[in-house]
Amino acid sequence: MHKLNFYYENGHRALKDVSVPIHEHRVTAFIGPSGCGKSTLLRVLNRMHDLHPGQRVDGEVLLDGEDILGRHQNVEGLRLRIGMVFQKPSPFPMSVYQNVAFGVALHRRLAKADLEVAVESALRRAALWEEVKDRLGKHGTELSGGQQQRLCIARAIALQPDVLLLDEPCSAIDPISAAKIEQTILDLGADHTVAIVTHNLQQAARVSDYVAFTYLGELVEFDMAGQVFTAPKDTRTRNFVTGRFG
Ligand SMILES: Nc1ncnc2c1ncn2[C@@H]1O[C@H](COP(=O)(O)OP(=O)(O)OP(=O)(O)O)[C@@H](O)[C@H]1O
Repeated sequence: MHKLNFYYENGHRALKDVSVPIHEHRVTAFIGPSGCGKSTLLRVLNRMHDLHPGQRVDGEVLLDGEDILGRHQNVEGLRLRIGMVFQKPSPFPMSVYQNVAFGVALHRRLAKADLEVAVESALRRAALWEEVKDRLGKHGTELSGGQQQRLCIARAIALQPDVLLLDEPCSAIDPISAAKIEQTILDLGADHTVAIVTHNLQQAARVSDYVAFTYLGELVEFDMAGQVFTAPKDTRTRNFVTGRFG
C-alpha cells in the first residue's frame, strides 16, 4: 500500500501517508498502541469503509498490480480474494457445516460430495475438524469462543482467498485455542498472504515473517519480525517492544 490516508466521518485522520509492503505468502503483523490505526488499516484492505459513506480514503493499495481502492473495483469479488476474520467471533446463525458451506455454495458450483470435501478441508486447515466432525449439524453459535473463531477462519479460507486479514483473532480466546489458531496462521502463511493485527507481541513474534509498527496513524517501522523485536531502528519501536509504552 502506498501513501494511504484515512479519515473518519468526524474528520479524524486515522491513517497518515502509510506505505507498507505486504509480501505474498508471508505473514505480516501490525502492532502498535491502542488507537494507532491498526484495525482501520485492515478494514480499508477489505473496503469496509464502503459501508460508511462519510468515511474517506486516499492512496493506493495494489493487489497483483491493480488498485483495490479504485472506483470501478468489484467490491464483492474483491472480498472473495481478500477474506477477513474479525476480533469478535461472528458465526452465522446456522449449523457448523452450513457456516462453511454457505459461501462456497454461493460462489462455486459444486456437487454435494465436492462441497463436503471443501468443508472438511477448510475445517481441517482451521484445526477444528477433529472437534466438530461428529456434530456438523450443531449450531455454530453453540461452539466455544475459540471454536467459533476457528469456524470463522474456516469460513474465510473455504472461499480460497489470496489474502487473509485477521483482526486480533485470539483476543477473546483461551490459551489452548489461541495456540491452535497460531498454528493455523503459521500453516496458512505457507500459501496465503496473511495480515494480522495483534496486541500480543509474543504472538506477533511467533507467527509473523514481517512486522509493521504503527503509532498515531503513521507507519514508524517495517522490517523482518526478528529485526523489529531484537534490533528496532526507531526509538519508539524499541520503547514499544520492550514494554515501555503502549
Ligand atoms: N468510527 C470512528 N469515528 C471516529 N474515529 C474513530 C472511529 N473508529 C476509530 N476511530 C479512531 O481512529 C483511530 C484508530 O482506531 P483503530 O480502531 O484503527 O485503532 P487500533 O490501533 O486498531 O486500536 P486498538 O488496538 O485499540 O484496537 C483512533 O484514534 C480511534 O479513536
